[in-house]
Amino acid sequence: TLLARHEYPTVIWGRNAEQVAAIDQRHENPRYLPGVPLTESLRATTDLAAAVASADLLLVVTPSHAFTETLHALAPHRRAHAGVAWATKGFEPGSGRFLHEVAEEILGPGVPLAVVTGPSFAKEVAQGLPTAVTVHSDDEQFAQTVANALHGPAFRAYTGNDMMGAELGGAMKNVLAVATGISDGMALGLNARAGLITRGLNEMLRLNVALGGRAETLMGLAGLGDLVLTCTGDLSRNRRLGLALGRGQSLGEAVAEIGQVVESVQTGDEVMRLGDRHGLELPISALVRAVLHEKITPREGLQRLLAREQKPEYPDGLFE
Ligand SMILES: NC(=O)C1=CN([C@@H]2O[C@H](COP(=O)(O)OP(=O)(O)OC[C@H]3O[C@@H](n4cnc5c(N)ncnc54)[C@H](O)[C@@H]3O)[C@@H](O)[C@H]2O)C=CC1
Ligand SMILES: O=C(CO)COP(=O)(O)O
Repeated sequence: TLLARHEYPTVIWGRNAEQVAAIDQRHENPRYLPGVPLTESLRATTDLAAAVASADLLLVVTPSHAFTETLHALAPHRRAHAGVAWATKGFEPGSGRFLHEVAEEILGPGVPLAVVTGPSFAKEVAQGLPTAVTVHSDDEQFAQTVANALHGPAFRAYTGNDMMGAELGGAMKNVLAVATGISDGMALGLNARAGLITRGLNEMLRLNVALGGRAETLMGLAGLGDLVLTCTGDLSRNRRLGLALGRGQSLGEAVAEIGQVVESVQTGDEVMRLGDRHGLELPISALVRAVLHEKITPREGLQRLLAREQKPEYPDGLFE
């Protein structure tokens, strides 16, 4: 709806014929954005091949568990010049690969790729409320093309060239939002919330450094920005999952009640796998995963965090 509002002829593809018809004809998405009017020029279709074959730019917005199959499905219909961007946050489940690695493998060399990320609740974007995101690509011109399409009177799109850092921030903030949600669900207070956000950022930074990434990406919209939004904003599904767990609900009940994708359920495993591979301790992410897998209760998780040994805030060399 943002792209259509910016007068780009835009087609959204979906699998569900009823939802697609509602978007195309009534300019509403009753299942996911009830009551939010969509741009009238936005078209919707269930025909993926036709939608892709007519597009100069592709923006993938499926959940991470559907990213690989969606790229396989669109690849044969892609126009040779059409670059591929995505707003999906997470890793490929099972392999733990970054999504740009998946895209490179499926689409082959020479296809412009970009990550769109940052603090952006879909509902607020659809409502036209001011939002800032960042678009990262190895191809500077493509990052600019995608950013130009998104940028408008109430939507700022910055650019960068660190796809790995941008993806890491977007994926990890979902796991860390569960931690602050749990803390708030247990009524542990505002000090605890701020401590968790900041030490969570430290986990992002340390993993990013271990992967050879650049700290500045995570100090910007892709990291800190999205971390603050998702850890504090009740529109976040990941935060709401944490709130429910902190109040004593089970994972199954909480996910069913939310009724939308909650990326942290998958991403927690992949973050820990990455951390283990690099010999890193990521205590907050580890506890979130343990609570999500119902191996420990939120209260046990809290006790474990508070019992950790005292240490310097920044181990030597974090930013070197
Ligand atoms: N909702 C938000 O505010 C934001 C979401 N994201 C990311 O965007 C991705 C999608 O999230 P949402 O749209 O919010 O999730 P959602 O749960 O609201 O909607 C998921 C959509 O994907 C479709 N879908 C699921 N599996 C599919 C498959 N195999 N093939 C095709 N379509 C499939 C569903 O039918 C549904 O339309 C996630 O990675 C999320 O982290 C990123 C920024 C903001
Ligand atoms: O990524 C998001 C906002 O930037 C949406 O967060 P949730 O998936 O937690 O709702």
